[in-house]
Amino acid sequence: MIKLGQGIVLVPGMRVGLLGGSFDPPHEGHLHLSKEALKRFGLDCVVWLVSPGNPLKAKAPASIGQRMAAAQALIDHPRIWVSDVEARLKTRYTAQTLEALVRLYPAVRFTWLMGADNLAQFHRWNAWQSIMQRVPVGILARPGTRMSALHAPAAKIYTPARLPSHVSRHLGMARPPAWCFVNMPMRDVSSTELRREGAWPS
Ligand SMILES: Nc1ncnc2c1ncn2[C@@H]1O[C@H](COP(=O)(O)OP(=O)(O)OP(=O)(O)O)[C@@H](O)[C@H]1O
Ligand SMILES: O=C(O)c1ccc[n+]([C@@H]2O[C@H](COP(=O)([O-])O)[C@@H](O)[C@H]2O)c1
Repeated sequence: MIKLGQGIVLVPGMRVGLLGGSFDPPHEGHLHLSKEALKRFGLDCVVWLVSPGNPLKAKAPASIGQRMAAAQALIDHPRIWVSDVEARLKTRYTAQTLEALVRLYPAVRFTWLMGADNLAQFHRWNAWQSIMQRVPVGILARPGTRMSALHAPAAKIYTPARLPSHVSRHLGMARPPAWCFVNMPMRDVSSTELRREGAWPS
């Protein structure tokens, strides 16, 4: 059985948020999103899926070992964990990763998490509709991207599946397709900015 990651124990019925990302480097925005997601979407834990490399990004990130170590060092919450399972499954596309994880853990309730910038371009992801059909999707505000996200093709096509934010706590148990956008106090931080400042050696 493929384990999600070191020290990660998943039990039947558990509501697990998956935050896929390049984490190149991980930062306060990831942590803040994860803590808000735990509260707002009624999740038991959040797992950071450190990607081998975003298929839509031309430049390769720093090594997975470097990004995993930085993520572990940053996390200060007992229910936020880090996983390199995509590297081990050899899946780069989220649709494939979710298909594999749902097969491996049929009794676990996964929710895909992302910042609003990713909803804006979600319709460009490989087999994106299969993601919507497979798991609930929780979206959290990100500075400057609220409007482009809510007017994006994916948001429009799946309008009937949108859960109002006042019932966001039900998302982790919702039957897909279901998605929910929640506002949160924003953190204007990005990996791009940290790389530009030279705070990360990649
Ligand atoms: N400050 C933030 N507020 C809300 N969501 C965020 C924030 N930073 C990252 N995210 C979300 O976390 C996930 C992983 O993000 P990623 O690792 O690409 O960080 P990033 O800062 O967006 O990196 P880059 O600047 O290199 O694109 C994405 O879904 C992204 O939308
Ligand atoms: O599957 C796809 O086509 C796809 C396209 C773009 C991004 N993703 C995933 O989205 C997550 C966020 O990526 P990033 O680089 O914005 O942190 C990460 O898990 C990527 O693998 C996935």
